[in-house]
Amino acid sequence: MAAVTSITPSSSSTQSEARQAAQAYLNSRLTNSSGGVRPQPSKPFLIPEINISASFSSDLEDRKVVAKQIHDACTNSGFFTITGHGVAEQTRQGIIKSAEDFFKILPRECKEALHVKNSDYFRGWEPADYTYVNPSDWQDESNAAPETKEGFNWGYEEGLDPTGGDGAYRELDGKKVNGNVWPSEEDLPGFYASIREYYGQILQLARHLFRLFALSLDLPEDHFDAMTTHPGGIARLLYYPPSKDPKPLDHTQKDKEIGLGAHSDYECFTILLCSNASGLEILSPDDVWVPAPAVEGSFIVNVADFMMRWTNGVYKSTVHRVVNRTVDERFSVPFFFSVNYDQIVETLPGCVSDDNPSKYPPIGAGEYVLERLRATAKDG
Ligand SMILES: O=C(O)CCC(=O)C(=O)O
Ligand SMILES: [Fe+2]
Repeated sequence: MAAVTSITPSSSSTQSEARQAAQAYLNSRLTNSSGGVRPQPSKPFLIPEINISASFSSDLEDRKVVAKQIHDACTNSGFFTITGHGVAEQTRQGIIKSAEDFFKILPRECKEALHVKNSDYFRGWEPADYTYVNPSDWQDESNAAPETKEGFNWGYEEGLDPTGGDGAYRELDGKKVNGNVWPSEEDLPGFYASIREYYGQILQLARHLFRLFALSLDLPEDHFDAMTTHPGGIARLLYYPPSKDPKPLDHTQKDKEIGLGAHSDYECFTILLCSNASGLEILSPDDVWVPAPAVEGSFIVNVADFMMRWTNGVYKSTVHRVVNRTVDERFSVPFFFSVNYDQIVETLPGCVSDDNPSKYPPIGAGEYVLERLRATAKDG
């Protein structure tokens, strides 16, 4: 099992290297997609559907079969859907209902009291047009399309962890505090209980998936276990209003309304639940925006930047965006799984060779995510 290192902040040059490397990756992926001028992929792009039920088997060989499918998906598009995950439909519908309650019932003044601008850790309520996942979307004012999504963000806390945690949680900056903010029980009855129910199950699913990721990388199955005892796990409720100009997907025009700009996620991997898959688009390896598949009862899983960095680029972080082109409201609940924020991460030795030397210096898991979050706020 890997040793857990206590946090020592990296130099500011490592932090800006992390921010710049991520932006350079995004820019390089978007260069060929701008305007979406290539409507047809040159070869079919399939997003794999992986039934992970065999990964709960007591037989290691069964678990390895699922891990192999994960390896194939992560070295190709970095995007897949999972079924057979064991999370009850009632729990999934429950959190979507809580998102509706938060965005549609909670009075504006209660949301204002939870405004993300008051948080050092980007927790709480984000109005529409407040953050931009792709910093170049707002830096170029002449070309800016406002992001229409509204969000509510929270992170790991021991009360949400079915294991109870190990009492060692550190925030993104290494402080021993709980950065979460919640609406009161009086203002939104049952909200925290619904979050706890969903988050607890997703956290355990994420730990399970991380064991499969370990197997998929030819590591011992428990390789990441000691790094996820008090892990980074930011989650969000997201609301996308109906389009003001509903129309079908058009690859040839630039969208005037963007739900969530083109980006890759920051952490190790994301587990995403959507009320409606329509609207989420993935940039295929040959630079075409492809609609995410709607697979009944599934979660979408995608590799994120920290995992790409950790694997020295072997696992691909997927660029995606959300554009609601319909008259329907859309809700989603992404969960971004990281390791303990006080963990220093270096390139995995199995992903380094003479031909592919390590591209990245070591960095703390929390400071990496904080640096990326800071890049998204217009006034942050
Ligand atoms: O709303 C969605 O479907 C995707 C959300 C997402 O990509 C994100 O929050 O990073
Ligand atoms: Fe995302």
